[in-house]
Amino acid sequence: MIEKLAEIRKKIDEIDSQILKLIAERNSLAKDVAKIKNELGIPINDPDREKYIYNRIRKLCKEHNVDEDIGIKIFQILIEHNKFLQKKYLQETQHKNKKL
Ligand SMILES: C=C(O[C@@H]1C=C(C(=O)O)C=C[C@H]1O)C(=O)O
Repeated sequence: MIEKLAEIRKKIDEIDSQILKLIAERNSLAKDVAKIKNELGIPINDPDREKYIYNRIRKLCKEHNVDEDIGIKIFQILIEHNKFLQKKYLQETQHKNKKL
């Protein structure tokens, strides 16, 4: 029984590692998005795109039998963090450009 618990926990640890890698990959795209938006002169915040993502997440939650509220909460955190990273990146590049 205790061995079975250890085996399940090993699987959970592996899944957690995968989730974290994917979060890092999602976060790493923030710079690229921020650069393009800055060049196009459009805002970081895009409520229409967020609406699309939340609807898609709701659908995926249903398909995979994941609680919708949990799915939405997770993506709210990821999206807010992505916007924070975009703002941080733009502030840093603007700061660097001022120094030049
Ligand atoms: C990444 C983007 O910027 C913001 C962050 C989003 C996200 O993390 O998915 C979605 C919409 C925008 O508010 C984007 O516009 O695609």
